[in-house]
Amino acid sequence: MPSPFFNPGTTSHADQLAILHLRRDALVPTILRTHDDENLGYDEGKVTNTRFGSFPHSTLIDQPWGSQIVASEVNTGRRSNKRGGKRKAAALNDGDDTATSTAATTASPKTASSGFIHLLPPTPESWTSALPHRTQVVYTPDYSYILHRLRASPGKTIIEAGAGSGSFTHAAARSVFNGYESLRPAHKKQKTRLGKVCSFEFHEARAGKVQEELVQHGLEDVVRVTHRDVYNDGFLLGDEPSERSSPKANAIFLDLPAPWLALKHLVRNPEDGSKSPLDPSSAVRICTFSPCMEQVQKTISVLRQYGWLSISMVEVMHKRIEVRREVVGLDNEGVRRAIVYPKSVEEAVGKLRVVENRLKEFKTIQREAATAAANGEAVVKVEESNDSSSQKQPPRNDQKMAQVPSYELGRLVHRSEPDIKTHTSYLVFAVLPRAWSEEDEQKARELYPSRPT
Ligand SMILES: C[S@@+](CC[C@H](N)C(=O)[O-])C[C@H]1O[C@@H](n2cnc3c(N)ncnc32)[C@H](O)[C@@H]1O
Repeated sequence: MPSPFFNPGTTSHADQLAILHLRRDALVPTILRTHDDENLGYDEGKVTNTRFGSFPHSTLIDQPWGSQIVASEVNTGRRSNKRGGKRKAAALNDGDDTATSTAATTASPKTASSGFIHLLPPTPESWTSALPHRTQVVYTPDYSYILHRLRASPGKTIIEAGAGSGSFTHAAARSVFNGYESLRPAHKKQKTRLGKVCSFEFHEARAGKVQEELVQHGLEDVVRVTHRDVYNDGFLLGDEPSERSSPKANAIFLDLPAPWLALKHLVRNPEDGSKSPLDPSSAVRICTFSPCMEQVQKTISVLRQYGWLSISMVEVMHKRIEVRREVVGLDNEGVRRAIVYPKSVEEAVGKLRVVENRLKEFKTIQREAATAAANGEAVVKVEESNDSSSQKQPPRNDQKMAQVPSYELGRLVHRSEPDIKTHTSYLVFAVLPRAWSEEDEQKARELYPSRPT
């Protein structure tokens, strides 16, 4: 199945990951299904419940990406009679929004008044914001910088350890993707190298969960997950030590508690005589992610011992700066984001005068109406008075404002948003030059002979 992360198409399909966008900071991932194998008793088939209402998947499937989908009323009548009712409550308590049902027939959902969501195709960025956290994750500001410094590009092979919650894994997969192994014609197999992520995770349940998600997301062709303690067993692929093959990696990302313990395996000629996991024909770039300076120091010291060059450290301190115009004053009533209070004493006094004048006019009208009522001509008189009083009113503020383009209104301000999710990230980068043999030296000497002195 082509992954929706690479080719989402124009519309959503059944059995595909979709992101339900509630708000910018509230995204719910769900696999779209008409029916599901958990029997939760909804007549409408699989239903995702959110704080903005219930969304039967029949209303989400075959919709253009980006559509606004209105919540539905779902029939929960059968649920209370079923064992599934309790299971769903438990699932929701666990933060699992994908409560599902296998109904014999799928009823047509009726629109509810509770709210709406937007239906979005998955991207590594939205997956990072929405994924179920099993560990600390690498966030978008960090991984975009890391992948850039690792020169991750289509056709490259990246080693990643540990996989954790799979946040970095998805972004890395998109960077290196240049085709699916299983869809490649046989005659092209030897020619081009397909991009790969070789992901290692030592926690068995996490490794299993990441693998399961990658299959659901159509990424199993691009990412190979290995359950392994990389400190002891290194980065070769395959289970049997005697049959292990080299991933021939061009780039490495280590998000481990002690990255320096894994570096002995990331060399051109391992001491134990095993194959090197590195691509011999290219320079290899590495990045390690550490939350404290002591770890950085240990990593750098060991990198030096193994011949890594151009070692540098970066701390990513991402801040989103919001730049906008701030308009203050009573003139700006009806202008979006305006702060509507008097900006000066004159404006406050002016406003009070207007209010007092209106009150006087209102009282005059009431008095005239009372007199007219006594004379038997009430209604007409009052309506006329109302009309004439409204004509006397000054033009509405938003009418005056319409003459000035909104981008020229107010004061230009900028604020940094404090709520960007991230965690301390000291990133160490280094480069290991390509492998260089006697034979390579000889070829280079023939190609570029030194000039006789
Ligand atoms: C901070 S998490 C990685 C998060 C991941 N980069 C992400 O973006 O979701 C660190 C992971 O390294 C794994 N780990 C720790 N020691 C390991 C080892 N020796 N070999 C492989 N994985 C290991 C842990 O189980 C944990 O899941």
